[in-house]
Amino acid sequence: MISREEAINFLNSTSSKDILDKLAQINNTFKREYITYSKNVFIPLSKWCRNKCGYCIFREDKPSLMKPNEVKEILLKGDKLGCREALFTFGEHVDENKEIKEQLKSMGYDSILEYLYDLEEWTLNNTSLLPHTNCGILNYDELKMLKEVNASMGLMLENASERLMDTVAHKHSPGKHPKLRIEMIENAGKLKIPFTTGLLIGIGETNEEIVDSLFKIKEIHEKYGHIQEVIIQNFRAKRGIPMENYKEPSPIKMLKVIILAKLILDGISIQIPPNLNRETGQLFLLAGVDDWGGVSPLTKDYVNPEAEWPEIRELREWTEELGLKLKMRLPVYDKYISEEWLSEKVYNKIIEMGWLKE
Ligand SMILES: O=c1nc2n(C[C@H](O)[C@H](O)[C@H](O)CO)c3cc(O)ccc3cc-2c(=O)[nH]1
Ligand SMILES: C[C@H]1O[C@@H](n2cnc3c(N)ncnc32)[C@H](O)[C@@H]1O
Ligand code: MET
Ligand code: SF4
Repeated sequence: MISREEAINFLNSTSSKDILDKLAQINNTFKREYITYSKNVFIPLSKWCRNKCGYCIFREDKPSLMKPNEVKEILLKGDKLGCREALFTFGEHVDENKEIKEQLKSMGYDSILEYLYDLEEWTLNNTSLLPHTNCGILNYDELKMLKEVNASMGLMLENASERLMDTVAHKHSPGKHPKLRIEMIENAGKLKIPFTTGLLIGIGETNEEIVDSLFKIKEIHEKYGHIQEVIIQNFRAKRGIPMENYKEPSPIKMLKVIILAKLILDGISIQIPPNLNRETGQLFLLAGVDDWGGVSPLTKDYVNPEAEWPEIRELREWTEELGLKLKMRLPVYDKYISEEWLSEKVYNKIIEMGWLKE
């Protein structure tokens, strides 16, 4: 649909006409009625992390671990508020930390992932929420184990550039090596796990690197067909991070990347987080964005704590003003709700709840 060269030229160009032409192309090619979102609760199981990304404010040095009762309380409150997604997002390889490891031992667990599994199984058995895990690098066997209790899983590619491993963004983050990230996304494909990935825009990458990253995701999806959505996430500068003086991507830069994502990743949903794009999100719908991602009535976005979630009412207004309809979705997209893609546990839960017909 668009070549690498054309895509790079487009990102490098300052011609408004180029943008308007591509918007027309998108308008003529893609028809959609609904914009989806997922109502979730955010469970930051641990804020310790083996990586130190230059853009991250989530990570803490102290060895934290949420207790089962804390987790269950949030899940039950979210359940009452009509949430359908339990988002377990936390630091990478948390049990490399000795104190956390000991805490886990005292609870009877050999690893954080065993603890996670129990919490997610409890979620399935006791609430109307479905787990989605995004906790950094996992190996094949770990993914296989967690597939049992997750409706979908995720890992941001961030960017496919190895060069970034020598820059402020990723120089202290072995887990952000694109080889590891690509390997994990491929393993998720082999295991038929409905998957969320994405790019973080504005971390010192070049236009070529953005385009190559989009083509890399396309290439993986062509092999396995498991990428349900790609998040185009804008870097947010925050006080106290190594990258605090980095420039946030401009709205036009974001618009152009979204346009390319839409054209390159044909058939995959494009998500932008509405709390990071309050002023611009609506305009991005014009470029083919089809999903607002996870929105929580209860918990904050711990990765971007300064950015409040819009109310569902606001999301609906933004969506309907463009003649589109807002629709709640599960953490797994409709087209992956089948025995082919889901574990028996998760599939049966969805059937029991009567969500398949919705
Ligand atoms: O609240 C957030 N949710 C984030 N989510 C959750 C996401 O909005 C939903 O969980 C998915 O759309 C699945 O329904 C992520 C999920 C991933 O798999 C990968 C990255 C993210 C990033 C964020 C994030 O920064 N903040
Ligand atoms: C959970 C995801 O949040 C993203 N993330 C981490 N820090 C920031 C930031 N300062 N601004 C925007 N997104 C961020 C990364 O892409 C990570 O994978
Ligand atoms: N630490 C994981 C990663 O960066 C999960 C999201 S950031 C809290 O991939
Ligand atoms: S973004 Fe994720 S991997 Fe990077 S330091 Fe933060 S918690 Fe760790």
